Amino acid sequence: MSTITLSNRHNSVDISLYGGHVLSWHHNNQPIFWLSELADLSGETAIRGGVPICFPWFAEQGSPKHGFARTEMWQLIRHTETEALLELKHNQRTLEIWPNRFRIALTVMLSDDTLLLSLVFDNTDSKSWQFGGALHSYFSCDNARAINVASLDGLMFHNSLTGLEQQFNGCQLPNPIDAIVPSVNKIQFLPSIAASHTVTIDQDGNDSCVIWNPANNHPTDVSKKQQWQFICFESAIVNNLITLQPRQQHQLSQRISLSK
Ligand SMILES: O=P(O)(O)OC[C@H]1O[C@H](O)[C@H](O)[C@@H](O)[C@@H]1O
Repeated sequence: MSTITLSNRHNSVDISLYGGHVLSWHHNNQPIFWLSELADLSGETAIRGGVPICFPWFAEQGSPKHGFARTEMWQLIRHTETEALLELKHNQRTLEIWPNRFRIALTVMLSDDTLLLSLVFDNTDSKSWQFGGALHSYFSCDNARAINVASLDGLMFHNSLTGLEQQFNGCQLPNPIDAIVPSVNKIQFLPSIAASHTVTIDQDGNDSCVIWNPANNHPTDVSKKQQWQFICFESAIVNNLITLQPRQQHQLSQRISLSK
């Protein structure tokens, strides 16, 4: 699989051109993103873990699930030691699935304690089109059942894995969880009791934050041993799809910062 690596004194980030997929981010050798030990890295199917890109829709709002961007080859436009620009443009395959011309620019920018992931969607067609999608980030943690996200405290959400309307209780995320939580632009959590850093995710251009860990109903490319070791906090466009006129753009981003 064709990959590039960004690095500086404390960090290293691997990016696969297949899917324009950030595979890993290590800070002082600790994983910030989770990559499944069973992830298929053959370049023939979506990769479990890291940061899949969902476009032009989220989940089963179209077919294939989560769109085609995560299973297309992206092009590397340029990179330095700490910054990469990748691009995906419509092609014959994408036009057959979704008949619209587009360009997506993915920027990955690393600094001492921050990683910026930015997607700019560009309508290069002569007609308008509508889309959704996500930065479907998998964060590494010791135990997805014991994550404290104070900023969610008290919010109601629909859990599609239990079918229940539930309420966040700041001390721990419910499990299993698959929730589309509207209007959440900031998440802060401690990935483990022993972690030397708090993770802060600032999201922009999204309408929702999707939170996912399916517990025992995990997919086959997640091992039993690792099932609690990730939590997805996704910057997603799910409910209010975006319409772009010709030459119009939209940016979707996650800025992930680590603090003591
Ligand atoms: O298995 P995938 O196609 O990668 O989807 C993985 C998950 O993505 C999102 O988090 C959705 O909310 C889940 O419903 C879905 O199961």
